[in-house]
Amino acid sequence: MISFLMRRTIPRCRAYSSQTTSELTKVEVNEKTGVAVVTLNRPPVNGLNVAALRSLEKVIGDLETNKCKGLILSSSSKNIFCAGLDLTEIYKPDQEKLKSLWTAFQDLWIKLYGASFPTTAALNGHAIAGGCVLALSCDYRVMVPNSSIGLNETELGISPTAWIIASMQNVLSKRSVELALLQGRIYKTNQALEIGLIDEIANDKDETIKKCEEFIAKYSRVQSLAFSLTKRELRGKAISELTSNRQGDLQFFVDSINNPSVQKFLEKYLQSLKSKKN
Ligand SMILES: CCCCCC/C=C\CC(=O)SCCNC(=O)CCNC(=O)[C@H](O)C(C)(C)COP(=O)(O)OP(=O)(O)OC[C@H]1O[C@@H](n2cnc3c(N)ncnc32)[C@H](O)[C@@H]1OP(=O)(O)O
Repeated sequence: MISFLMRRTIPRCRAYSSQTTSELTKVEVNEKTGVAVVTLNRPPVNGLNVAALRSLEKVIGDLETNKCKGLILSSSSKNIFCAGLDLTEIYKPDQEKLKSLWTAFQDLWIKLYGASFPTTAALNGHAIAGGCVLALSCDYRVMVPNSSIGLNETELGISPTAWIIASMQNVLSKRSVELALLQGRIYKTNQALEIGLIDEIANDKDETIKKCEEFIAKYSRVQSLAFSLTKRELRGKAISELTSNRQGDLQFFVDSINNPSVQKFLEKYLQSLKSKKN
């Protein structure tokens, strides 16, 4: 539970009282500001499997219950924020696990995109596909130089579903969304800033977190209820479109992943990732 983290105890470190929620998602809540740094911790690339998705979803739910003042999503990796869905879970998949994977991703997105407090992504490295979706689901993105971000689904042979497109449309111009998605384009940090896919560049991980804290501090005079109602007004349509079509969305994902040409591509893609080292 996060509740005991929020108790006023003597901080064990200067700013943050640090606690571990699970091995997969670490949470530190600043007792003064009520802002939580939530760190993805699934080496080597924070690949999103069911356990990682559920762990993050639970943390966000707990933060919601405990009236968190802001969220900074970060990663324990040196140079990777998140490489998206765990490719080994979608290549030659177990069908029940595949369904659980997508259902968990839907649940997480509903919580993160609809969070009633300010959310930020401190992108200390690459944010690809599902990793980019996490970043887009937040209200603000700060990224370190020489990293990559984007939705490469069309390159993988799959089409991003409506709620993923909506998350990108919430951030980019219609034209940029078309180019980004139809080309399955991955952007370097400076290109991402140019099109508005990220909001700021920071020199290193510490600075990404500092800039996210500064962004969240801008909301200190905004009333929480007004914030959450306004966010619901702005984002509610995309969320209800998914909640009213969860089964259809799941079926589309399952069918797309099981498509033989997608499986063939994934086989080569995984091999190419592995052979990079040789
Ligand atoms: C039908 C509806 C669907 C709609 C949309 C679905 C939404 C999301 C789909 C997805 O998220 S699919 C995942 C797509 N992800 C990627 O394409 C990223 C692939 N990875 C990379 O590009 C690179 O790994 C990186 C993230 C840029 C990092 O590069 P780096 O050189 O630092 O590290 P690597 O050596 O490449 O990787 C280390 C290690 O991790 C393995 N790995 C990388 N990515 C994944 C992954 N997504 N899942 C599982 N494993 C991954 C990689 O193979 C290496 O393994 P080893 O060789 O060390 O065994």
